[in-house]
Amino acid sequence: MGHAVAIWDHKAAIELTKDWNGIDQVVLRNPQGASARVSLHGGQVTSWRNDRGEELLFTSSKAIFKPPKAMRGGIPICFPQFGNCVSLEQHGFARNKVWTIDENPPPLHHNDSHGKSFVDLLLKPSEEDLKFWPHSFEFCLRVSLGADGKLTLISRIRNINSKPFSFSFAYHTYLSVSDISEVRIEGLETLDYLDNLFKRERFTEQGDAITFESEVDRVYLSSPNVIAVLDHERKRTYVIRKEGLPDTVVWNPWEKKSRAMLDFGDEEYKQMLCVDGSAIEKPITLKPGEEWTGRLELTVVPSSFCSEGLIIPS
Ligand SMILES: O=P(O)(O)OC[C@H]1O[C@@H](O)[C@H](O)[C@@H](O)[C@@H]1O
Repeated sequence: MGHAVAIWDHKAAIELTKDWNGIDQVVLRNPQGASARVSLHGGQVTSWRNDRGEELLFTSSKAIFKPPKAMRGGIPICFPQFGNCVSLEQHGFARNKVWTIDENPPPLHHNDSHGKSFVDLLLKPSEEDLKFWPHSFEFCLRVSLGADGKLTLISRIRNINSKPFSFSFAYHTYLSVSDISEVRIEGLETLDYLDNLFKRERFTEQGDAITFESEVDRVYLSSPNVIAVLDHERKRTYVIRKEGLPDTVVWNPWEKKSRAMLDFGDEEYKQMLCVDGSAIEKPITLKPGEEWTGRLELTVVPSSFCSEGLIIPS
């Protein structure tokens, strides 16, 4: 792997460095000074900052990589399962593998390339992985940072096996919020969800926008492709756009569970909220040679735009 620094545009660049655990990471920057960090451990985005240097993703203060335990924070990639339904480690092995950089990625679409920095990572199963999950696949993850600061993750998973396989998937996104009690989610009201706190029993969301006053661990089913997470105190809204990802996990461990998890600092659960794009209820099945694409796009806008309904299409 070369230490290449590729200049895509005026100041937009990618750089290879080490993260705080000494693991290789790629830093993407845009001309305005926004940045994103992607660790080769797990292909996990561990940081996303706006042009004022403000961190937009949550990372637990005690977050260290202790494989096979993944780091809690950023955007862990859950593949080939979300949760622990089949006899694999919780949320699958992808988040605990060392990915490689694809040195010859397909070029960005011409209209899409202005000021954008991106990196393509690859994951292929090792002999050891095949013992636990006997399916050959090629997983290409493109992480890009737009000139406008937008963070996009595109996963392409190809079956290079001679028989079909199925998987579930999640971009388990940890958003950084001011205080969980100040946050609400729009876009999930009236949907059905599986409640992990009640053995995945199915319920229907009754209320208006979703707010938080205790532990939440749910998979909202067939959710819209645009979801907004409004943070009143910070007066900013995360807009999550997704494609190929029908479900949305909403998770906050709250105080007791967060303490038991050990790698959250005191009260730190208040500053995080996982809201993701995922494919969980109905596993994706790929026949030999088939490819699946799942795309997640994150932007942050001032909250007032959202409450006026200007940016969230129905
Ligand atoms: O604890 P992990 O494996 O990092 O996963 C984070 C959490 O992800 C949630 O979505 C699960 O439902 C929780 O039970 C889990 O703790």
